[in-house]
Amino acid sequence: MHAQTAPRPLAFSAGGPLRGTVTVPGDKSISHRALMFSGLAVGESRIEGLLEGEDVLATAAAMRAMGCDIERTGPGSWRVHGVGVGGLLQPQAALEMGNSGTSTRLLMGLIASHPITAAFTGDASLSKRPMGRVIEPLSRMGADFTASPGGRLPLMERGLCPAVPIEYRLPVASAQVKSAVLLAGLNTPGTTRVIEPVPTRDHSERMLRGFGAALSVEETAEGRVIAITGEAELQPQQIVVPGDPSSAGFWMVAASIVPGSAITIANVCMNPTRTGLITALRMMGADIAEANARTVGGEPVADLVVRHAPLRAIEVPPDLAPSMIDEYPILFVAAAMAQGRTMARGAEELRVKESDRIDAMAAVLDVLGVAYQPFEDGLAIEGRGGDRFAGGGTVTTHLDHRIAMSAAIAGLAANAPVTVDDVSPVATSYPDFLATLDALREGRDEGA
Ligand SMILES: O=C(O)C1=C[C@@H](OP(=O)(O)O)[C@@H](O)[C@H](O)C1
Ligand SMILES: C=C(OP(=O)(O)O)C(=O)O
Repeated sequence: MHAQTAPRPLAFSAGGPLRGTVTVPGDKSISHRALMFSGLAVGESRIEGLLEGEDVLATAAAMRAMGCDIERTGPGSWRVHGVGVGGLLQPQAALEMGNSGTSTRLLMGLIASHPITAAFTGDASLSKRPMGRVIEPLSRMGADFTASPGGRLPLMERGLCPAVPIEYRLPVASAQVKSAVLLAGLNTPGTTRVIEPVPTRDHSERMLRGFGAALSVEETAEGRVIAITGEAELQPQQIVVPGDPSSAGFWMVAASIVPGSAITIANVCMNPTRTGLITALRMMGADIAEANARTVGGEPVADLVVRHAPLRAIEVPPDLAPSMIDEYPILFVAAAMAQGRTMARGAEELRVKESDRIDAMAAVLDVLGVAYQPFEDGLAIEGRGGDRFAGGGTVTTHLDHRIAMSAAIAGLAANAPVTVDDVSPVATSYPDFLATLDALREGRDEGA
């Protein structure tokens, strides 16, 4: 895993326009869930388009360690023979979660209602992230935790079977917390309910239904109420994973800020709980057209055609935050190139991602020579009005893939090179990022 390898610095500089067609890798959130739910079905599922990034491979390894038979049959093609709900086995060694919050929190949910004990470890970044947000509801369901100080990794979890169904109102807008409780509910007798005052990505709900779980979603005055009836049998599926809108975001912004660019990003998941960046960029004047709208794997998908356009500052609506939470780093790069002062608040969750993404991006803006004002929950950014960034310096990625990729894209619009101190974390979510960037700079269709 990248955390153990030597840092790999790389410089990014301005060049000509970006041209060509790229296909982004499979969605990370959906890929984790495809492996987990297939692992809990009785029989054989097939997955196409799985993201083969380090985070998803950590999920695959953990599911294998708990008895699932998981095999890669070709690029992006995987075969999973599940153990059935309730059938997870005691892992014989600690579950190594690498850099992945999603793997950790969702698996903590699964294990909570199985009669097994598991230790979770992670890299230096993951070991700083709060797990109390899942420990709290899962403890109410009967699981027992011994965590490191501050509710962090490494931690030990002992599941309880049968667990106790709960009704849980999410105190933080988090699809990971929602999913952890629903997954614990999968092997819990009775009905487990999650109330979500602010909608977050709904891939767990869509996919659990597709696997045959008894799951209902109701819009109420309190928010969305998701109810799952436990001890269900999941049916094996053929899953096609659509392209990751979070990965597509880097190219949307790159093409928007590099003059003369015109690119197509194929096969992007357009689930409305994930498209906040597109909404925000369009408000800023970005030229993003949708073509070939279709449904893939139960998710809306489209190809995006993005052309360079002058961007103007906006006040980013705070209610977009859950639908673009991972895209703020690259949105900040777009804001830094826009005309005027962009205000992005209501995103305090950025402080507890792979790095503190507000501080980390503020440091990137320092390197770019862009003025900003930090807030506890966001940034105000004084855009360059289309002028190249000053650039010339080294950015610290803090083991954060999205900081590495955002800084790389900023380098494409900078007068002096922007050096990313370590590009290896891109393998977390986008192993082909650098190859795709080369293809776009050379105006080649990817793979051609
Ligand atoms: O459920 C998921 O797959 C994810 C949910 C989000 O995290 P939170 O639930 O912590 O907001 C997001 O940041 C993460 O990249 C993936
Ligand atoms: C926050 C992210 O992932 P995770 O929480 O799974 O580490 C991300 O991919 O930006």
